[in-house]
Amino acid sequence: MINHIAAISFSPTGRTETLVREFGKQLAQRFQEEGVTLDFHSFTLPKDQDTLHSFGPHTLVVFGMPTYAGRIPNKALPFVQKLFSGDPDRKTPAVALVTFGNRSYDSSLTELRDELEKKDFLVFAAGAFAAPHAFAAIGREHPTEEDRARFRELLDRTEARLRSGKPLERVVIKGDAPVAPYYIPLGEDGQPAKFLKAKPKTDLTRCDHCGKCAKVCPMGSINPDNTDEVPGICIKCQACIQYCPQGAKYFDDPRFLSHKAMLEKSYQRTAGSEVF
Ligand SMILES: Cc1cc2nc3c(=O)[nH]c(=O)nc-3n(C[C@H](O)[C@H](O)[C@H](O)COP(=O)(O)O)c2cc1C
Repeated sequence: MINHIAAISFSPTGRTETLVREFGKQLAQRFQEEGVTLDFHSFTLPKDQDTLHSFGPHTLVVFGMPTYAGRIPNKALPFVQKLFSGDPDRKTPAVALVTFGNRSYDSSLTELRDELEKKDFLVFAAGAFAAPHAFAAIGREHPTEEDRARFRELLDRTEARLRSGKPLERVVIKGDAPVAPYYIPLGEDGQPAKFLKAKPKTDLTRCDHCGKCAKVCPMGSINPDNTDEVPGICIKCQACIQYCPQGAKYFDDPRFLSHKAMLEKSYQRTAGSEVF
């Protein structure tokens, strides 16, 4: 039986963190009588990307990441591989969670489970939750009543599996297809939209140089002394755009905007969350 829950997330625009924290909190409440404790960890910001965490067999880890191009964000994958480890002999139980922006989570949940397994976690429950898209105006209706029902279902399953007294089993996700290649973003013309090098621009008539964008960049890529400069890599996470108090950050790369427009045209239907 567990005695502690560690809720961990990488979450540039906050949706995954909200999901993971809520899941951890509600699960801990269900084990309140057993005295199960709860804490939260984030590896979203550079300041938290050096701390190593290892967990024993009596901690339950709730681990959440967003979906980028149908996988877990490739620039954040090394953090999963380097920073976190479970118990090599008895394995540390884990619940894997991903969010996705109303298109599809494709292979992200399978990839997260597989990466956690390589670090001695036993992923026995998992869920993919639809969310508003970070850069396209789709999925704003999430979380829907259906999403909330899936969330409760996953809590029920997690609790039941932990209380069953039986050995935990590796969760099967969507019939267990192998992890697919990254989704290739398309433009409005249906052709691949290559915007890997796109970086945010700054409207200098609005920017008051508060430095918030540099503080929230998960890659530490924005020059804090001149926030108009982005010398590091940009993962297009939209944190600088979302958290700029002046609304001064924007993308004007035509291929990026074409992909955004394609998503807004093709993915207006409400995607469903799924739990395993
Ligand atoms: C670079 C990038 C790529 C994305 N790729 C996908 C995708 O392949 N499928 C999808 O449904 N949503 C995609 N999204 C949307 C995110 O998965 C969604 O907004 C997520 O909830 C963001 O998590 P966060 O708020 O924790 O940062 C993408 C978002 C970004 C920024």
